[in-house]
Amino acid sequence: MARYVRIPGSIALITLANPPVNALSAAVRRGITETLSRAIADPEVKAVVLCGENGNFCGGADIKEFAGPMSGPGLVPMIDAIEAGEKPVVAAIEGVALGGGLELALGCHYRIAHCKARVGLPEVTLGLLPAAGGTQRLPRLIGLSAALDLITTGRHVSAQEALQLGIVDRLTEGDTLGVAVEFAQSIAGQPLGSRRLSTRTPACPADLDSFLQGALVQVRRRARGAMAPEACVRAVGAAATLPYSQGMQREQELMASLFRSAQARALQYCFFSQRLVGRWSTPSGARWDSAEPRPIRRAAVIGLGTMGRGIAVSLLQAGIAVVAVETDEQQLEAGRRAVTALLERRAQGRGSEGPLRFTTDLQQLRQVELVIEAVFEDLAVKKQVFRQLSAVCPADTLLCTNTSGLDVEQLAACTRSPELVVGTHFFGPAHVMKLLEVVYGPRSSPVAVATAMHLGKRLGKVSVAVGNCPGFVGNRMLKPYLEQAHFLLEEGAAPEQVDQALEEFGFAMGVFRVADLSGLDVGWRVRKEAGLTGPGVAPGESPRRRQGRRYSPLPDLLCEQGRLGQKTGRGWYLYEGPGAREARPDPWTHSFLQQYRQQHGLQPRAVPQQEVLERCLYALINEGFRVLEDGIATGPEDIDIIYVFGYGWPRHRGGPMFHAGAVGLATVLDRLEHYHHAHPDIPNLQPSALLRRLVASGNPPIQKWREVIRRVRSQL
Ligand SMILES: CCCCCCC[C@H](O)CC(=O)SCCNC(=O)CCNC(=O)[C@H](O)C(C)(C)COP(=O)([O-])OP(=O)([O-])OC[C@H]1O[C@@H](n2cnc3c(N)ncnc32)[C@H](O)[C@@H]1OP(=O)([O-])[O-]
Repeated sequence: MARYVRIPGSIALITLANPPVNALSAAVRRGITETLSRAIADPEVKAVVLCGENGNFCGGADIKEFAGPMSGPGLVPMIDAIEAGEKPVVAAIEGVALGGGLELALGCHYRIAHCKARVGLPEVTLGLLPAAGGTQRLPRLIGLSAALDLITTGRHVSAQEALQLGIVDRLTEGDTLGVAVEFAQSIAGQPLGSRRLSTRTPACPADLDSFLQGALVQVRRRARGAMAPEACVRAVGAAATLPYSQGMQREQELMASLFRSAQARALQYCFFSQRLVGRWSTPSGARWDSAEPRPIRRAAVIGLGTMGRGIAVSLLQAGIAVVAVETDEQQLEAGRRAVTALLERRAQGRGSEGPLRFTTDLQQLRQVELVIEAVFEDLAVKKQVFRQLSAVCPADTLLCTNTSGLDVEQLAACTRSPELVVGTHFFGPAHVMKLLEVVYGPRSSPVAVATAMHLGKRLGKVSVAVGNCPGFVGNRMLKPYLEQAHFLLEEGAAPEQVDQALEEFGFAMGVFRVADLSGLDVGWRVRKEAGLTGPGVAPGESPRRRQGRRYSPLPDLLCEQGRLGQKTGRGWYLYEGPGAREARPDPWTHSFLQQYRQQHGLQPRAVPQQEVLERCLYALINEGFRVLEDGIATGPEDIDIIYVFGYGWPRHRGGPMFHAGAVGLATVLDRLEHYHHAHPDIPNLQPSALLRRLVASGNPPIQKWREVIRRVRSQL
């Protein structure tokens, strides 16, 4: 709804009232339409101020309405009426003006913003475009090039940048509403003319055609198959080439092509899932709304390898004081240089960081409230560190381990206060990647989980609470995916063919390019420790079988050849030299695979692209269902957010579990049964009980899976 007040000095004040972000629901649109008519009809009113309740102007159209039939007054005619009116309307922007919220402000004749406000047109991130005139008015206000940047990236801009770009007319540091009212009084009665943005001509680059063509090429490259960015370019292009009314028509047509698309559904699911994972709970009954996080002002990072450095930077940038510990003087020095360089590189335009101290002395940890251990990924080494930490730190210090899959409970068992131990699985580079898996063990207390989850949020990350099992959620599901990729090579595929299929699906990088980038030795070490390769393997065991199931030694063989990926200049691909990034298909790999197949009597076949996708993705998804059965993830949304934010899963496909629902669970089940039948020695292809149960329950929408999961869990 919208509230209407007449204030002295002939000003009508319309306040959007739909907390928390004043989304433009049907009721709000009706409220604005009615109150505006009232203001226009009232001869005493000379100008109107439009603002939002609760410190927020408006977060845009109500995304929840998009799933059902739309009703109520349309946004476009409502905004057109504001612009066309004879009385000046001033938008008083506090908090955010995003999407339809900014479009509403662009329909107003003036915009005054608080200096902490943010504005933007993020519709592209929801698989849409700004379809309430945003693609037509913004270019007319700030020029085609700047508008295109904002609309195709969806980025939020600060009030200062908005002023520079010309989106807002004036900034205030204090009472935004008071300034807007005073301003409205000062301009009452003045002609509105070119304040109506639809009447303006947009400033365009000299060579418009090649500019738009270049923009299309650029967004296609970045979008990895997402449709909305391209539609945004076309709509903004229409602002440059067509009169306003025809441009608006084009905007509507393009929006219609996106509005009910599978991609828009997937992206909007991601939006709500990202918020849902913040409302975490654990099987022991700990919950986001009952567990109180502890305030963290001082933290320590143990180990200044690549991960430790990134974690330290991340903490510092959140204003947390950091003690960075390395036991070896030389490594401490290298860590100091690296952290300082990272901070310098990221310093521009940022706020002040917390104080930083480097030391080799664990005794310096007496004052910190939280420790993040980030030493070498080796259980014995980490156990030793936890014993030391437990001895040195006060008993109420929260101890976190940055591990990608080791048993958190075993580390907790080395301490005096196992309830204060949790896993914090950062993703590298830790100061850049948005995901944090917070791993609770059977003894982790609600306050420990709440503090780690809250810390993640403070660091600007998306935190997901997960249970403790080898690989947690993300890496556990990755294992069958990688395994399938290796089996496909044995059966006749080439690394570049597998990668191409995955990249065309939308992954930023295929599985083999990722392996080369992160280093093949990482997995090699894990497999050696698990006794799958190296001296731990029983003599006489077939190279292609381990523990009664099919095994591919291909990545081990590459490592034995010293082909560790980019760092050695060769891995699955060939590189210009060690450290070079551009992957080229390598004839050596092809002949190596050929010899391998011959040696093992494998008849190569042409592997269809569809099979590459189905085997890699459905094996991963199948493990996702097992993760749900085991209670390691609370719901499918947790898995999807982990994959979208940590593993490069294309967001416009919603995450692996959403994708399974979109493909159809019956289809996924059918294909898994087919492949399991063809490869009975690959247990990961055997469909999970939960998948079967969901199909038997009639393929319910993903929002209803939790009910079925609860029943399956109780029976297992
Ligand atoms: C043919 C039809 C034509 C239609 C034309 C439409 C044209 C238009 O261009 C389309 C749009 O505007 S598209 C829209 C473009 N706008 C955007 O993309 C902006 C999306 N919003 C955001 O980016 C962030 O929420 C803010 C930065 C606004 C606040 O961040 P923060 O302070 O961290 O808070 P938080 O935790 O994030 O949210 C708090 C609660 O509010 C909820 N909610 C929020 N926005 C909502 C919305 N628009 N709606 C509904 N709900 C919305 C959110 O779910 C959460 O609910 P919960 O039940 O408590 O979980």
